[in-house]
Amino acid sequence: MLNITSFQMPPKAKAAGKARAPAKRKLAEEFPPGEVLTDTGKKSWKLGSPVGQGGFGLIYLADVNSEKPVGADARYVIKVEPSENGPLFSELKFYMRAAKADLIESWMKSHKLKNLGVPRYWGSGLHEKGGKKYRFMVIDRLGTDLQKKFEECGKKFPRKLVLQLGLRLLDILEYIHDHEYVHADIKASNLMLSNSDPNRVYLVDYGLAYRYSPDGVHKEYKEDPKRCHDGTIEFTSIDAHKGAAACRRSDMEILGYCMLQWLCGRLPWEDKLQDPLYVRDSKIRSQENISEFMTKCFSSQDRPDEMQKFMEEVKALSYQDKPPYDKFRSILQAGLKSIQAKDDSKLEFTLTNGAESPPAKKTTKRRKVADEGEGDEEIDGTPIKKKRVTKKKETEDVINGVKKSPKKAPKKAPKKSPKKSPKKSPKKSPKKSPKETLKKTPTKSPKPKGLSTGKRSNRKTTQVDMSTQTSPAFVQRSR
Ligand SMILES: Nc1ncnc2c1ncn2[C@@H]1O[C@H](COP(=O)(O)OP(=O)(O)OP(=O)(O)O)[C@@H](O)[C@H]1O
Repeated sequence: MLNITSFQMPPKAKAAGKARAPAKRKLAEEFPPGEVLTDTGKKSWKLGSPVGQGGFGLIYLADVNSEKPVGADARYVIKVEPSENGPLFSELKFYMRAAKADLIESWMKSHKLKNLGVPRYWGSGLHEKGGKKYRFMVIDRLGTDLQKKFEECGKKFPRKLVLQLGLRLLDILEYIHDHEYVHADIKASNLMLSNSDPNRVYLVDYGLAYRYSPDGVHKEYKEDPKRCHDGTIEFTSIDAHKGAAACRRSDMEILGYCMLQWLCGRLPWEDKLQDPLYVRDSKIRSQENISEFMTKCFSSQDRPDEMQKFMEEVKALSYQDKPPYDKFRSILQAGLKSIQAKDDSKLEFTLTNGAESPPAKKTTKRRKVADEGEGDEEIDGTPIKKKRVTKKKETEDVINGVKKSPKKAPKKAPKKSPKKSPKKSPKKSPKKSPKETLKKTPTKSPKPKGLSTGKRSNRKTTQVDMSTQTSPAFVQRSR
């Protein structure tokens, strides 16, 4: 059995050009199948095989403890990380506050939804073994992720599918936004299909989720140069590029970029992802001239109207605005109508008549993107903030039959103080907001199959977690 603690951790993150001391973070050891963990509610859970690996821990199949071994049909997974790493901290907070089954069920009922793609939280606790303490969290077990599907589909999704995914994500975002959180890292590798129903999609990885409105008080817009470009570089929002904490409009903007990439194959700035300022400025220019942006993505006669409208709606949002979710839904529904399709709740990954993606505009040849290195840092021994930076694909290591996200060599964070962006600064909204103290954030973890690693999408996310923050820590992780 492979000793996972021996994995090389990524070097420490650099934030705003400041080198940080190398992280001494440890990965969880691999527990044998049959290990029993007891959560804070005194419920016992039994581990099965590991199905994925994140930045700092493993994800295991699991079930309620019983005589039987945990099989491949397990309904739950348990994410385990060394407690001193604190990587689960922010993610766990999100799950405890917003992902309890009764809360989600009652929302679905009141909003007449057949499903809501937020994995349910079933318990958490600390587990001691060999004198060491581990933090764990039990959530729904899911299936394959959409990045894998995207690659299998030749990096394009049918238009009908994209619009339906957009509709499902609007439901999810409306829910998490209503529960004071933004996700801030929406992308195909963070979308997973249900393990039992291929038509259900779930948004995972709340390690970067940010509590933008604690107790109903929206955070103020404030640019922090140390936090520039948080998220996954190609999709992250203009707010994040400028170092402002994510808000609801950030999620809508990220969703827009994801849908565009799924439709046309690649975003105009994808050839220079190693240059965050270039990516930021490209996004700003695109927002200033959305029509031209669409021209860069699509051939003229096949430009989907709904995407232009979607991005115009995003542009109209102020920092503290609540997005008009129904308006966004109408825009996507109109797109479905224009291809004589309906939202039948079936997620079809292969092209069918009338549902093709518009031809992508030819782009210049792709450049190789340098790997971004990451590290992490811990603060006060507990929660950690993460900073993720997108990087290009790499070969995944397979350990013990489990794929492990490649840990890249650290890339230098651009030391700049970002130039003023051409775009006017976002209108501030009047709500007061306390100064934010960065909070630690937990990092994410793995993917199932043999054992699949965290993000197989070759991308990293730069993240700083600030939810409950008391002191900011930046952790870079490979995905
Ligand atoms: N609910 C789940 N059910 C089944 N497999 C899962 C589930 N959640 C995660 N996985 C698997 O574990 C992998 C890692 O999950 P997770 O997203 O928590 O870590 P990560 O985000 O990759 O880690 P990091 O943020 O440190 O990079 C996923 O890629 C997926 O393969």
